[in-house]
Amino acid sequence: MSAIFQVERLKKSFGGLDVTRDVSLSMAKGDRIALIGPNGAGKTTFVNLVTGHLHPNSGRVLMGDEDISKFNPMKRVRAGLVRSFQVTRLFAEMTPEEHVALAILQRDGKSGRMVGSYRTMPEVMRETQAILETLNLSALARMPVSEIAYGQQRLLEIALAMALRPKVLLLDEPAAGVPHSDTFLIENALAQLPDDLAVLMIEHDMDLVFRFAKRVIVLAAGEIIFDGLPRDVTEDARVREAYLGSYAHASSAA
Ligand SMILES: Nc1ncnc2c1ncn2[C@@H]1O[C@H](COP(=O)(O)OP(=O)(O)OP(=O)(O)O)[C@@H](O)[C@H]1O
Repeated sequence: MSAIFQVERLKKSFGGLDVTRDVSLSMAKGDRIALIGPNGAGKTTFVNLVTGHLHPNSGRVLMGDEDISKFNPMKRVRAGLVRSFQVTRLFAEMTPEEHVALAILQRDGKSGRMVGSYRTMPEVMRETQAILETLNLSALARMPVSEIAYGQQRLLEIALAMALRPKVLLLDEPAAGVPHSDTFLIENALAQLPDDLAVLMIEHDMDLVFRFAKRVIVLAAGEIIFDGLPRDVTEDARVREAYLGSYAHASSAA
């Protein structure tokens, strides 16, 4: 299948530290990829580079055939490359329904002031309800965010990303901070995302990684050291060494 998203030879250094070393990858429609790697491997930097929040020293980012390397973050979102929001950007007094409706209105270039009257807009309401349903949030649609569980707030982040109509969705640790007993909420919601959406998820919870991903990419010290099937990753010698190395380092530093 042809690539919907491509990263070519991306490089980034901070001072003398090479944090992204010649990273290339491509994604097709419907991909479910987990990007994993030890702490400090460069995963978040990679997401910041491709979304335009950081500038690489060299390399290109493409959506389909279009080179988006020079686009600002907002223009990349309009091209279909969307990362999930962070819980810290949610408004405690607003409901999930209001959040999603506002995101839809903003996407369509309509004023935030219209958020008060979105319920009179059938199309906005229909789309809002469909997105909340995909993320299993319908029952909480009209509760203030401050009253819903943290795991569900994290689902709302994904709902807001979906309101921007992504072709490629980047999720930065969607289960971080969620009690282990609630990670099934995240997992169930991810399973309901549209089949043709390409999803790349950074995640440390390996249970979630193995249930979600059809392909795993391992980043270590800024370099891709594995790109293949989940069932092969734990047996890979370089992957084992990278993780053991970081654990050894962590324990010696402790
Ligand atoms: N603005 C910056 N200036 C200097 N160094 C940075 C900067 N941002 C990140 N780094 C360094 O780049 C390396 C990669 O960091 P990054 O946060 O991308 O890793 P990560 O794989 O996301 O880690 P974690 O899993 O712990 O979140 C780290 O050594 C970090 O200290």
